[in-house]
Order: sequence, then structure tokens, then C-alpha cells
Amino acid sequence: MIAYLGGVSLEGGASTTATFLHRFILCISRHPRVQARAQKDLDAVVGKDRMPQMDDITQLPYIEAIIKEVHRFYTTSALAIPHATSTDESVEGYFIPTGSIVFMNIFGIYHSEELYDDPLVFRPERFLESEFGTKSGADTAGLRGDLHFGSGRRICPGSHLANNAINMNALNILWGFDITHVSGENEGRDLPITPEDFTSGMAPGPKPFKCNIKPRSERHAALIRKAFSEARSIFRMFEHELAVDEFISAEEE
Ligand code: HEM
Repeated sequence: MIAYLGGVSLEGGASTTATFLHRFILCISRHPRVQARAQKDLDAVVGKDRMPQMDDITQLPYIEAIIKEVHRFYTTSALAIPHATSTDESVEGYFIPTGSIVFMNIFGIYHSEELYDDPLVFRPERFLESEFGTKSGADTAGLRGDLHFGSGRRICPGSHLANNAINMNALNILWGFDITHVSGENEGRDLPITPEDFTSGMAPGPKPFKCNIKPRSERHAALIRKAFSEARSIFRMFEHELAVDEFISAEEE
């Protein structure tokens, strides 16, 4: 049972968080204006003498807005996991008998023109303008800020872990690196959104794309190397067969 629970958590947690970060990096690489605003906030709150910590996110509403917009724009699990009705139900005149398979169309809700202005435009600012990023006058009854984790009794049990991992990664990536689209063009206009642009599965990620990722300065790079070195013993437990040691020994020379 313990192995089963561990396996389910690993399965449910690894690809979802990883593909979210792929989508996050894709969005950032195509939106230099968004990246610049996030880094300006990070410089004011965190500065350049330390790396971000978990609590910093509470003082960085624009970065929270970016994360929410990536969840909305690139819904991780478009239809969640199929549910089934345990009783006869009636919704807006439709009879749904016991045992019907029901999908939650999260992508549909997150891209509804009734709820969002320009839903196919990536614009984190919408989440600073209203609680759910919705347009003025939208009927938000029943809407939640975390629909991307599903609904009801089978809602994602890993949402808190996922939020912590995503927040920490987003803070570190934006604090430490400049990410640019390789062509340097098409700002904000070419985020792929059709299914053909994505891998298949429950949590599709973007197909391989090119971008440049460079430390923002030698000062940032030095602090990242130091943090990496300090985490060495933890990495060792999990990644002893990977090339981490080569990186560290090169670092120590
Ligand atoms: C970006 C991160 C994640 C997203 C967007 C996400 C999203 C979802 C969604 C939409 C569902 C289906 C809920 C429903 O049908 O109502 C789900 C289920 C599930 N998730 Fe996540 N998830 C994420 C991360 C994680 C993590 C980190 C873990 C565990 C460590 C996890 C474990 C699970 C499990 C075990 C289920 C099945 C729950 C059940 O059927 O009772 N997820 N997730």
C-alpha cells in the first residue's frame, strides 16, 4: 500500500510540475516585458545578495499573477480526470443519470470569452485587476482561483506541494536568469496553443523549443553555484548516478 501511494504521488506530481515549468519558461521567453517587470520586483524585494526564499512570494504579487496566468493560459490538465455521478442529477434542464461519466472542462472555463478579456492573450496583469483575472462584470459565481487542480472529492491532493514547488522554482528562475527567445522576435504573439504543439498525456508539455538561459550577472551565478554546492549532500542521495559530481568538482577546482 505504501509503495502504491508513493508511486501514485510520484506519477501525479512529477510530470505535472515539470511540464508546468516548461510552459512557464516558454511564456517567459516570449514575453520580455513580463520578465523585466518580475525582475524589477525581485530586485526590490530580494536584492542581489541572497537567493529568494519561499516567503518572498507573498511580497511579489506580479510573480503570483504570472504563475496564475500560466495555469490559465496553458491549463495543465485540460479535462482533469473523469468523474462519475453517484446520484441522479439535473443541471440546467439536463438530466444526468447515476453513473454518468462527467468531465470538468477546465480549459474551456479558462478560455471563456464570457469570463476573460482576450482569453487567448497571455497577460498576467489581468490577475492584478481582479481576483480571478476575470473581466469587469463577469459572473464569477462558483469560480475558484485553483480550478486547475480539479474539483470535488477527487481534487488534486498534491496542490500544496505543487504550489510550493512552482513558487520556489518561478522565484529562482526569474531571480537568477535571463530567458530569451532565440530569434528575439515575435514578443507575445507566437505562444503555441494548438494540441499539435504539445506532447500527449494527462499533463502535456510543449514540444521541444529553443530559448537562451543565461545568469543575470556573475554575482547571481556565484550565489547559485554556492547554493548548489550546499545542497550537494541532498543531491547525492538521489542523483549519485548522474553527472552532478562532475559539475561540483569542476566548481571546486
Ligand atoms: C502543476 C501541478 C499540478 C496540477 C496542475 C495538478 C492537477 C491535477 C488535476 C486537474 C487532477 C484531477 C482532479 C479532478 O479530477 O478533479 C489531479 C489529480 C491528482 N493529482 Fe495533481 N496536479 C499537480 C501536481 C500534483 C502533485 C505535486 C501531486 C503529488 C505529489 C499530485 C497528485 C495527484 C493525484 C494522486 C491525483 C489523483 C487524485 C484522485 O483521483 O483522487 N498532483 N491533479
